[in-house]
Amino acid sequence: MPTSPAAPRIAAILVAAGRGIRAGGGLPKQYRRLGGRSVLARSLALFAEHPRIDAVLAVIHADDGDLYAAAAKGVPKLVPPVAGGGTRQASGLAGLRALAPAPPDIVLIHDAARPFTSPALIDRAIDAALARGAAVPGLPVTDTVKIVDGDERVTGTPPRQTLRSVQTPQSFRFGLILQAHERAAAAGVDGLTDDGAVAEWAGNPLYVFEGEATNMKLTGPADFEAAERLFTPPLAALGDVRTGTGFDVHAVTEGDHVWLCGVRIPHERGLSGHSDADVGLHALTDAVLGAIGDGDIGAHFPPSDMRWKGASSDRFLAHAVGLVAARGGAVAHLDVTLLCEAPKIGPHREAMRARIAGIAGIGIERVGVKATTMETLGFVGRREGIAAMASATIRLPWTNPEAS
Ligand SMILES: Nc1ccn([C@@H]2O[C@H](COP(=O)(O)OP(=O)(O)OP(=O)(O)O)[C@@H](O)[C@H]2O)c(=O)n1
Ligand SMILES: C[C@](O)(CO)[C@H](O)COP(=O)(O)O
Repeated sequence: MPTSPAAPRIAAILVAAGRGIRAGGGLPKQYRRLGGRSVLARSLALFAEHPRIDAVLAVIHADDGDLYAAAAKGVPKLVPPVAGGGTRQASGLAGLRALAPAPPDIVLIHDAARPFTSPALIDRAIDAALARGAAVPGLPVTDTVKIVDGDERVTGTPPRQTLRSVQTPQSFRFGLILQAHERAAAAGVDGLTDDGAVAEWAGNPLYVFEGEATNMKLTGPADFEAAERLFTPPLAALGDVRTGTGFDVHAVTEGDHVWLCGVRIPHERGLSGHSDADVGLHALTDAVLGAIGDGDIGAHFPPSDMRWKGASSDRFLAHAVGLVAARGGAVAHLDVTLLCEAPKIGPHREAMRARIAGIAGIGIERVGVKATTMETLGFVGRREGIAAMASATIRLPWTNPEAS
């Protein structure tokens, strides 16, 4: 029975022995965190999780054993790391030598500092090496490139259509690139900036396959800033967050209780008003209405309307919260400050928070109730009235501001 040819054995080398001098940041850049995970952990995972890759080897600096162990934790297919050299070229050779005792058919050599490589690009790299022996991912150059001398004097302008900006992973038949590197090292050639250049130096035809613009190399501080932004949720993901404020005052009058923030408090005086005169809930209602730009409590519940005479103010706040829900939004936080000399608010604070939370249909941890006296100053200080100020934070579904 005919047998299908065995699948080629494919290994990846991640060169990670550099010091990241240009990036700065106090830690070699491959160990800095991006979106909560180190750059090296991300790069290792890209290759280790690719179904066509059999083994992944990291070339690291001799000082970085502990940092590597943390980055490599839980990553499959890793073979023990090896120490790199003083140049990228030397580190590449160290990796190739480490794989030589059990040589793969194809090797991909990748900068650990490129953590955004896609699985599709890895596939293209493997296919290119299988088809052509030595290949590098490249993109057409969109700037005009100048050749300059030591004085920054331009000495030439190569035709742009012949130029490609080259990335990693670079892919090779294993024997070809190992031999090229060994010959270059034996000839004292060092400092070639990519493995493709080593293959070229040794006289091998080298080909370019399609790279990808998102496969950036983290080189300087600006690259890290750009990369961090990729992990920062766009404003759209947060939704449309809005804040509204409210303020209300009711005069003190005859009575034996006050309603404040939905709680009935026995008191030697009352508050006058068309409804139950709950300044706290009124201020909160206005705050919620303000956050959606939908008028104020008087517009929704006119004092001239006898339906609201003596009404319990919880319906006002519930109505405003319902308007938020009708827009597909939610109340994230409500905060109110009561300004009064008496009654004392502290003993009722938790009951008020619970009541407001119940009316608004949110957790009590999303409600703040505070109080202050006015140090006997003004109408509050003279006990002629009680005031309340409030703020509401709400979240609405994101709509494109350009379109609205
Ligand atoms: N002696 C070296 C130098 C570089 N690299 C690796 O080669 C990749 C590309 O090199 P580069 O971006 O230049 O990294 P650094 O050498 O660390 O940067 P710098 O030149 O700013 O110090 C990096 O993953 C880096 O860790 C390496 O393995 N060994
Ligand atoms: C290999 C490389 O990423 C291809 O663009 C590049 O040459 C590495 O250069 P560096 O100076 O070592 O970052």
